[in-house]
Amino acid sequence: MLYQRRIPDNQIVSAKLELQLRGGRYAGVGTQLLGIVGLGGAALYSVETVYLVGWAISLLVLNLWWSRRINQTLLANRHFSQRPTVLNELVAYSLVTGAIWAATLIALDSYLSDLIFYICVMCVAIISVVNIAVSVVIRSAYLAQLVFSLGATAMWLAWQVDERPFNAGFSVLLVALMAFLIVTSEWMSKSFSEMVETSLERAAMSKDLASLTDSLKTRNLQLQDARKQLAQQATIDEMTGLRNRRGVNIIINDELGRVKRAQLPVSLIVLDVDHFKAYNDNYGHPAGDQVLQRIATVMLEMTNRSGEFAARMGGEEFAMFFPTMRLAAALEIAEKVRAGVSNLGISHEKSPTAEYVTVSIGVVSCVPDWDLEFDQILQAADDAMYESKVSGRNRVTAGELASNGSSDKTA
Ligand SMILES: Nc1nc2c(ncn2[C@@H]2O[C@H](COP(=O)(O)OP(=O)(O)OP(=O)(O)O)[C@@H](O)[C@H]2O)c(=O)[nH]1
Repeated sequence: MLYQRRIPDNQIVSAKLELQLRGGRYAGVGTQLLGIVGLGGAALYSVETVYLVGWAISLLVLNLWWSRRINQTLLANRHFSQRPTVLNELVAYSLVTGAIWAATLIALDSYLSDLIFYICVMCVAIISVVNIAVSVVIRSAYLAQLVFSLGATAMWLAWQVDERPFNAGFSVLLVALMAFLIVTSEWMSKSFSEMVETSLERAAMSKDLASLTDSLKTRNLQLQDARKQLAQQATIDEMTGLRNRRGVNIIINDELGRVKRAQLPVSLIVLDVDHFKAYNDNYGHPAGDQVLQRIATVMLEMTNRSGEFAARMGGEEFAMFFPTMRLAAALEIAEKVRAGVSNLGISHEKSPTAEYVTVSIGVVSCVPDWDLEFDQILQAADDAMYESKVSGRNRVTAGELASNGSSDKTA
């Protein structure tokens, strides 16, 4: 369905008023001036100049006052806030000016020759014709002027039908002209209304569209945020706050690539909780969860430089990755972690190897070849950790890579 915006009637009237006041302001005054010059010129030799000048000045002052008033209306936006009042003022002004033209003709009637009088009548008729272009936007104002100038003049001519030879003819002519202008003004006013309505509809639609675009942009940003959060959540182990295996996979190739390019060493520590099944069985799963969380805290304290990270690889197995670190430093850290966990002093009654919860650790350091995969380093560290297990647990063992990397044995 085609999107369409319905514009309220009062908004259309306000826009038409604005169009009329803004566009018709100077044109209206100009038309009146044209009439003053035309009619004044025609009557110049028949009427005393002082009256003529007085009339012209009065009409001019009225028009200038009115023009100033329109300006203030526009500046104060009264045509929006006090629409009916401004509309009434406009109609009243049109009515008064129309009546002034008819009154002028009637007043001049006895002073002018037939020819000059009819020229003056034509002048007033021409003002009405020109005015249709100037004031038809607000048709009621135009009709007020038309009826009070041409209508009144036609009636005067009909009433004075015997006074001049062509009064009857001019009266009929003016009525016919009025009828024509009424019909034409109806048609023109309708076209103007449609034009105003269409342009308001377009403005409202583009405003709607702009706010729709804005809300879409906001939605998009929210979606991007949510996606980022989801992606982050998918890479973090909820219980410990460490990276999970997926989180490791995402960054490990970049991290490894960096040290490979620079031909720097890299160290990996793998640790596993000793006799954790027995712990769970004895103290319960939630207590086991807390143990894993506390061990994670110890690991996090040791991985705070750029590129380093601690991860939960699954179950009760953890890993710590240290780019640019040699074996000696890695063993030192592994020992700190081992001692740190042991020093937490978490009782483990069912452990056959220690009084407290302990961890077995495997450490591997190497300067990786281009084709060395992370899984190979992990496997080597895992093997070293297994060695720690079989040789008594709660200890650190340095491992070696089977191939593809020069194991760092600098201790
Ligand atoms: N509480 C808790 N336990 C877990 C979690 N993930 C794995 N486990 C437990 O960790 C235990 C691992 O047991 P095993 O693989 O047999 O190893 P272990 O008992 O630690 O013995 P060693 O590794 O040989 O010292 C199992 O009982 C698992 O249920 C977890 O998220 N929370």
